[in-house]
Amino acid sequence: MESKESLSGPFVGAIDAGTTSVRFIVFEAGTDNIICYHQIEVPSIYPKEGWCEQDPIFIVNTVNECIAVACKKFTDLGGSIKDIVTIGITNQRESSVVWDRTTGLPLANAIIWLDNRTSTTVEELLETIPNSARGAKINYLRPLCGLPLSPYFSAVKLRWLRDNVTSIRKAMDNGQAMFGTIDTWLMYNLTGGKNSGVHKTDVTNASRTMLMNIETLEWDHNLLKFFGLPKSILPEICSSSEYFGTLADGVLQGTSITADLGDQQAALVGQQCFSKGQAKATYGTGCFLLYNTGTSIVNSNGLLTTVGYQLGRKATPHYALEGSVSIAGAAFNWLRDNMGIIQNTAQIEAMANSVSNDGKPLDVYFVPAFNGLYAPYWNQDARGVICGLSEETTSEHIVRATLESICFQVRDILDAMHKDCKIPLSKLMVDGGMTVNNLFLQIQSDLVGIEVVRANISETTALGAAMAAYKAVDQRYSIESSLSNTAAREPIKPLINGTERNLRYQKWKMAIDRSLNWDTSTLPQGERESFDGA
Ligand SMILES: Nc1ncnc2c1ncn2[C@@H]1O[C@H](COP(=O)(O)OP(=O)(O)O)[C@@H](O)[C@H]1O
Ligand SMILES: O=P(O)(O)OC[C@H](O)CO
Repeated sequence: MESKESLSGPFVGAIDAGTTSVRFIVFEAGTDNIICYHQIEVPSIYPKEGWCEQDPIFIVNTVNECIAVACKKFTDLGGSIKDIVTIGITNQRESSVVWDRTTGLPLANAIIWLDNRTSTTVEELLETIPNSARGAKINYLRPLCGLPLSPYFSAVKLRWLRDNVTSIRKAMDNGQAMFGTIDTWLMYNLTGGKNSGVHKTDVTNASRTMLMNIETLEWDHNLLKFFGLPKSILPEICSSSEYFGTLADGVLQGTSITADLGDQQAALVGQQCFSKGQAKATYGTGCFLLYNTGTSIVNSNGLLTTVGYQLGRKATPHYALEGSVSIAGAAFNWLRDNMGIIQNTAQIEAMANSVSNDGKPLDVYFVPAFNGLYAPYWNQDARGVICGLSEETTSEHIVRATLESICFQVRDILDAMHKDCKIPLSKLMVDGGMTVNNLFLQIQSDLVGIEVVRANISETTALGAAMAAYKAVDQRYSIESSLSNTAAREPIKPLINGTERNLRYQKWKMAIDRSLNWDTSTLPQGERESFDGA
């Protein structure tokens, strides 16, 4: 926190609407210096097994409260609100809200990216693709949007809402429905909702819907047709750094919104991975590794092709390859809330460390595939398994195996990058809530065999949004050279040898085999019967 006398502007605000919590952070403009922030947890709602929702109104109210409290802290420190020159938005991606154009109110809870209710919808959509093997069908839309067919993406969730919620189907048919990912929903509400709210998104968020063409960066007629969705529900696609609208109410009334990026792309910007070949991994609820491929669109079977950022309407878009892991820190929430194995996240490091030097190889492997496996497997029927239990296994072994599971999944992604794209990575920039855990970063470096470099601040996601927002309002600001030199950070180096690393990884692959295709309930009837009889 700054002392009162050192507060001189300009400042930039950033809303970070993550899966687990939302926050509002005030940065000194053009730097990574955090002046103040406020953060509130967002509860998820689990109406049925595999479903995950959040209340869209709660998200808006929470964001408004974070803005109000952080701004109060800011003025208490001696800051002047008029010196907050602009704000940016960054958000959990893919999560989808549909609302009514007249009332401005949601027609259902937000379906969160983690939600797996649409497994059957995916199976039904796969059935509509003619004459090819399952793997080819899953990748059928990749040439258009860069993504495999999976419950993860917005279009599948929208199709489910259309098929299962009568009011949404009607609203879609009569032009009353508006759709948005969380950025769009927030921006609509912050700029006046049903009275004057703007209906916009940016290229990074749009690239996660499965409805945007990855080359033209426009909504794609063929994709809309495939999913049976009307174009009238869609927001305008903008760049990630430009004027979006103005806050209609509250303490920041009149302040402009000049950035919008999906949270993983915002972290790419916040980590200053602006050059082709640079990569970062963000470890929060999930884990997401983005590799900057420059202006080229690179295809890979296991990874996602996505827009990295487009910093200005006339700027050239930069692309990224992404490896997504759905369950990272969320596995610890499960150990805490469902298993009672830990009471809080502060215990994790000591517990995991207590079983590292007991003279025996750790032989417990945990695949936390609660809602299927994302990259590079894209197996929506995978489920969690814990292998290698013995009478001697303790809670500590499970905690350590949980940390290792996230590291092994990053190895899966790096291997896919090597295999598909011949990309050798020698260094990985890391950030996110889990990176406070030093042991975790050492294990990550050990299990992938490359250097790991922690970000200067843990709030790189919000920082990326603030940087993009400031770029839009100050022509003199050079986003590439604005922050301290990342090369000065001490890297964490691998401490185990390649033989041990590969032996451990082989065991991990055995555990993966046991988790794949576990849930047979979404398979078509005929295949289910033959599976049951096998
Ligand atoms: N010391 C720790 N060790 C391992 N995981 C941790 C630790 N502290 C927090 N986490 C995990 O980090 C996640 C929160 O990170 P954060 O970046 O705030 O998430 P998000 O952006 O998804 O809301 C939680 O799932 C939590 O379990
Ligand atoms: O909430 P996070 O930070 O885990 O990010 C969620 C991702 O954007 C989902 O794609």
